[in-house]
Amino acid sequence: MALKGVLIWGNYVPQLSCKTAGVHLTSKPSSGDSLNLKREKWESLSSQRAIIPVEDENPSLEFKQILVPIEEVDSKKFYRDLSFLPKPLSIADFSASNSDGTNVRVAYQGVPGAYSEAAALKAYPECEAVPCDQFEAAFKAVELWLVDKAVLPIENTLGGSIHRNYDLLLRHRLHIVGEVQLAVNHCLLGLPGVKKDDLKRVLSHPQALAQCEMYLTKLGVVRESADDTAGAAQFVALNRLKDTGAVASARAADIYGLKVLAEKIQDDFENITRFLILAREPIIPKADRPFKTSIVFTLEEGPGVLFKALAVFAMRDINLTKIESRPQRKRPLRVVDDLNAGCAKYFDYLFYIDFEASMAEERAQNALIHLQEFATFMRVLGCYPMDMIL
Ligand SMILES: O=C(O)C(=O)C[C@]1(C(=O)O)C=C[C@@H](O)C=C1
Repeated sequence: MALKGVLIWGNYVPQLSCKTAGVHLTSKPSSGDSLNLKREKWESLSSQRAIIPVEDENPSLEFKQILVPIEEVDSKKFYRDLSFLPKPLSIADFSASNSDGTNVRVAYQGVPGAYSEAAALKAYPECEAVPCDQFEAAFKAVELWLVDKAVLPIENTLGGSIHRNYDLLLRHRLHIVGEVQLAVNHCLLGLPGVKKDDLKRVLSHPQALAQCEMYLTKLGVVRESADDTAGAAQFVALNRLKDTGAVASARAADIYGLKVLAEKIQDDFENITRFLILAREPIIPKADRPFKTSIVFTLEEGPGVLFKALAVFAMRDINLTKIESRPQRKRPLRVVDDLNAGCAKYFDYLFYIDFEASMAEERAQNALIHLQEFATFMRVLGCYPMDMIL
């Protein structure tokens, strides 16, 4: 919304009642202040002991200000300078203060120049992106309060699911609070002066190598895995490897001083990776914009149980956007003893589902209540706004 601020000055305590929300700011504006109020106007108004309405970008926004002169409530008694007292911690101290990510620390896997870093910056443009060597380190960094959030890849249009992160989602107790869709354009990078034909080997993250399968096959090079795409570029640069290239972003080329030998080398022009934003606390589900909910569950063995589980969404017109199954590591096999037919061993699975509805909607709540009739275990991993911008 466009309300820029409410300035409090002089001997009045303005009490704001606003249709939507108020932003409080208690300092005097300096010239060039981002607030739209001119200093002279401020001076003259405040000397008249008047309240100062903030010029608002949205003229339709109405707010009413009621003045209470401090004298009436005994200013001496209440307005001693108490700034030396410690400020009590509030909920705001534990969470990101701004939606652009100012003051937010976001963990990602990889080194600067990785696509995961780009995803973190897409979600929180002003954040401090904190590199982690492994996915699990990013989960732990959030749990241990070293960072506020983690941004981790979960699926890609060419390579499919990033299974490791599905498994980690269940093992850790973090909540999905958002998603980021990022267009991934891979480049072939090499040392300055090196040509494509000089390359015998190419390093990258296994997902990136898989996404460039056709190009790399044509190039006829040996492929080797690295922890992340930018890490591969860094390795080539640090070791001055003339016969080795890296599949990584153009930004990684800039950071590590490599040349872009070929652009957009992924198998499909449109290559999108979806990332999840994880936090210690869930967000409050709303229904004012498109939301997604992610769940994980297990089912009883038996004919048609998965069909029934999926039907709870279909009958409420809830669209599923993703279904993934993973083996249950702790109990991979279910042994069923049948006296007549002998002993049967079934693979046991966890089902992960993303559906397009908010937990604030009754139909989503009812679907999950219904699902619990068949599920032996169920957990809501998060309910979060859909990323609509690519
Ligand atoms: O290696 C990176 O740059 C990453 O951010 C990881 C990752 C992935 O794990 O999928 C992210 C996006 C691309 O799909 C390729 C690699």
